[in-house]
Amino acid sequence: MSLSVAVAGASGYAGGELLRLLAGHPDFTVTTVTAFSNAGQSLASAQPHLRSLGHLTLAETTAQSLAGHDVVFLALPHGKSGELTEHLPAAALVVDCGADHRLRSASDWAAFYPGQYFEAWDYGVPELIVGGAKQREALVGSRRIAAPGCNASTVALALAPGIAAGVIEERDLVAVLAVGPSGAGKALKLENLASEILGSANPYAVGGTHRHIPEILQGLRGAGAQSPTISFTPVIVPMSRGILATSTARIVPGTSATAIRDAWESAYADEPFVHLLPAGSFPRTADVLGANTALIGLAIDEAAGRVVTVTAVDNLVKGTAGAAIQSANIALGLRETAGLPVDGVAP
Ligand SMILES: NC(=O)C1=CN([C@@H]2O[C@H](COP(=O)(O)OP(=O)(O)OC[C@H]3O[C@@H](n4cnc5c(N)ncnc54)[C@H](OP(=O)(O)O)[C@@H]3O)[C@@H](O)[C@H]2O)C=CC1
Ligand SMILES: CC(=O)N[C@@H](CCC(=O)OP(=O)(O)O)C(=O)O
Repeated sequence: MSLSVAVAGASGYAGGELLRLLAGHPDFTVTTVTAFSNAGQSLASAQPHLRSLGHLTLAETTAQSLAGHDVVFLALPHGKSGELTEHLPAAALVVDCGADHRLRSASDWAAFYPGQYFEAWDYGVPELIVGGAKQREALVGSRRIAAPGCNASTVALALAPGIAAGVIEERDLVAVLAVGPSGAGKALKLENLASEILGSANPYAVGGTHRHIPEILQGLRGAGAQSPTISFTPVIVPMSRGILATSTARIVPGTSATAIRDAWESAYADEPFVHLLPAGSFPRTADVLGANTALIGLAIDEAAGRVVTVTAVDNLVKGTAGAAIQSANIALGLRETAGLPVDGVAP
């Protein structure tokens, strides 16, 4: 059986990565691709690396062009999918890669995003601990899924096991991330010009202003935190894709090193895509490029009284398109790992 799929925002980075993975998926056939300024052009002109789908033409992004498909993936700017999804058929599975349906609190939305608030959908991070179980349970049979922000899911996956097991404190969490500029999309932005980025590391959204903060805290509350706080600082570095997140937390006094490591080991032991590395090993972004994996290294800094986690993710795969497809697989009762690589591309 092959399910028909439409991808909106197919000319962008997230849309392109969805298409690259969907082209190799055994259960999906991409029949419609849509765009905005590139509508009317061939997909080959916007995404020349996608040879097997190059014959498709980019349609305009409308409810009509997206109707009549079993599955619709949306990779549109924030605010654009919320308007559109109200007009999509209830029976179709819709997976939104934008932020429009991620936050359960309208006031969180208003504090960090412009425009209208739309209700939250099932959050597309299957491995996240929620109420002692995993988020994948909520995805079974779902028809509306919000894929995560790439930084948000990386940090939430890194810290949730320690929160759920009660071995780290929920206040005074700190995350500093090295991120590639593809996270900001293909649209031209002065600060992302090669001349601004090459040879430099550029911090942005410093001081509690990044819009992924409420999404991280929402994830950690699901894992059992009451009122967590996090200091979150992203830094753009000269690599086109990838996130390396160093997320640290105070250890609950009296907790043994074994109990700390057990918390992460038991959370992810059976996961196909989220892996705790052996003690003393830490991931590099080069280890996850092109793969749907999140690799976590963990150390205990006894002098500082903190757990230090280092997590590597490809922002366009596990951070977006891979999470979207993995969640769709679960929702539709397909093999969870179908179409999703665990092996990366190196060097
Ligand atoms: N890049 C990443 O790592 C991640 C991205 N996301 C989210 O995925 C979504 C897409 O991001 P990304 O691919 O990076 O962005 P891009 O800028 O690369 O792509 C945006 C896409 O949306 C289309 N578009 C632009 N303006 C409009 C509009 N007014 N109405 C309808 N469509 C429009 C563009 O079409 P055209 O090119 O034809 O103008 C393009 O296909 C965003 O919500 C983003 O936040 C989520 C996690 C990570
Ligand atoms: C380099 C860069 O700008 N990265 C983006 C990541 C965007 C993302 O994950 O997507 P959403 O915008 O859909 O949440 C950022 O930090 O905002």
